Amino acid sequence: MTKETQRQPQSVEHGIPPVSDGRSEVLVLGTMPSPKSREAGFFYGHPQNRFWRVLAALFDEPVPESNAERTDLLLRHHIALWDVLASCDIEGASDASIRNARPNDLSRILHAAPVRHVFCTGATSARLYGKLCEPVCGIAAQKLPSTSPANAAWSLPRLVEAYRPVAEAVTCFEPPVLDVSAVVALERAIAAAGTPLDGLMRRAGRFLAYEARKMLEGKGADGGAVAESGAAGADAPLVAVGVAAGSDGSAAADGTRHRGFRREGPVVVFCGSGNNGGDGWVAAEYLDRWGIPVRVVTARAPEDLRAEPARSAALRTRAVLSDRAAVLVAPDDGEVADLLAASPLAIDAILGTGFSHDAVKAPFDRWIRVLNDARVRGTVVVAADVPSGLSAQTGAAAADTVRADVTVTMIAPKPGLYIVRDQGCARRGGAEGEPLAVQVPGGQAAAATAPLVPAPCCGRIRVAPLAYIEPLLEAAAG
Ligand SMILES: NC(=O)C1=CN([C@@H]2O[C@H](COP(=O)(O)OP(=O)(O)OC[C@H]3O[C@@H](n4cnc5c(N)ncnc54)[C@H](OP(=O)(O)O)[C@@H]3O)[C@@H](O)[C@H]2O)[C@@H](O)CC1
Ligand SMILES: [K+]
Repeated sequence: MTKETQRQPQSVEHGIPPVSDGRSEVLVLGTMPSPKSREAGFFYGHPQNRFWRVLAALFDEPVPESNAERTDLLLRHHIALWDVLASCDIEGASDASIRNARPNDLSRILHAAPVRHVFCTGATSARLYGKLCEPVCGIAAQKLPSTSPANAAWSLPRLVEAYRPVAEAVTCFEPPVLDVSAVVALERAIAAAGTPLDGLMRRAGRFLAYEARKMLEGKGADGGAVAESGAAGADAPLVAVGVAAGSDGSAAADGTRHRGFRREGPVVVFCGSGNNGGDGWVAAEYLDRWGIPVRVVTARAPEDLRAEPARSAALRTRAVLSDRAAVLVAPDDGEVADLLAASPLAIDAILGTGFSHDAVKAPFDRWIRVLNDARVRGTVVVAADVPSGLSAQTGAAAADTVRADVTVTMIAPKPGLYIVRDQGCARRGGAEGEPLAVQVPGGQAAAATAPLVPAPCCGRIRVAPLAYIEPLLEAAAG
């Protein structure tokens, strides 16, 4: 479109269906999709619009990359999204030029969901809502600043703070502790609902990279959306401090052990040969994309992997890695130790829920020993799904089990990651008639009644909410 035609008023129909369901608690309204959004077929589709970055930051999550992920993010947080106008005459994306405005029928959302708050993303939507919608629905709206690139006076951190009331107005869904078999069933239900396992693995790897980057930036110890914090004392997760803070790795005045990030070596991503390894390959791709140097350590070359989607993920990562990154296939222990000696952070994607038997087989047992030694010397360890060597179901730990500072567990917490503290006596989940290994939806009740703390080898546990599972859990519960 030329500048000249953009200045001509055009009659525009909305054309994008609202996002909402029966769980929506807030309604967020813009004015009308911009030409870029109409092209993208979704709200806030201009690449420079900061709406999705603001929402992701509010909930401490990676920025969604597809419209399906954007929809998931909204629904997971009980947010409905639409616009005030159904049609109008407008010049380009200029709100000031709007004439002949006809409002959307918001009763479609408000009658079907327990919406308690309405927010408008900018002065024009707030003005039009007040004039055209509020008299009909009777709910006053709160005005938020526009996330459009034209509103350059508002920095991203300032926008995030201004949007905080949205996060405060919704109830947070905490996934229940689920048996590994229930998580596998859930994976199938998620695939049937439209996100196949390879898509889920990309989200898992991205979340892993996101948490690793936070640790590197010294933000890993924030409370924020973190699900649980680790036990106190020697097992407390270590607080990472960034290069800018000039940490020296010594004990801080408050007694918290800080890890230094003076080291400028690469992040080391240990990948096993199953789908837990696949999460690691995807994380390596994202870290590299974000400019962080990485080394992937793997027992098998991508073409020699059998598990899918891990094999496809590994092939893709190897093909897209920049010159900054490298893949080491079956390195000797000395090479691995040297890498870790210079590394600020390592990702453990060796074994996940598929770990079986009581002991970890070579070469992974040796990798785990070298990794644990490196952690004692200052390398921060982020585990994918479960620390390798720990049974995600029973909590039994092999002689060689990774000790992590953070465990990013996928979709839902698993019982083996926790111990139950009862009258001062710590017991493993499932033991002595206090089962954590519960089926949907009993997990929630068990988690609510039993004081759960992460098993010491998990460090802090962050649940990666990879999909909108609330309706799937309800359907499974009948
Ligand atoms: N849940 C979810 O929603 C999502 C799950 N996803 C991810 O998938 C993970 C589960 O993947 P998975 O089923 O492929 O199992 P995994 O943990 O990689 O282990 C299998 C490998 O380990 C090996 N191995 C086994 N025992 C061993 C031993 N004692 N000592 C040594 N090796 C041993 C075994 O070798 P084999 O015995 O077959 O020779 C095989 O190579 C899950 O934890 C999560 O990270 C996400 O990507 C997407 C969302
Ligand atoms: K792992």
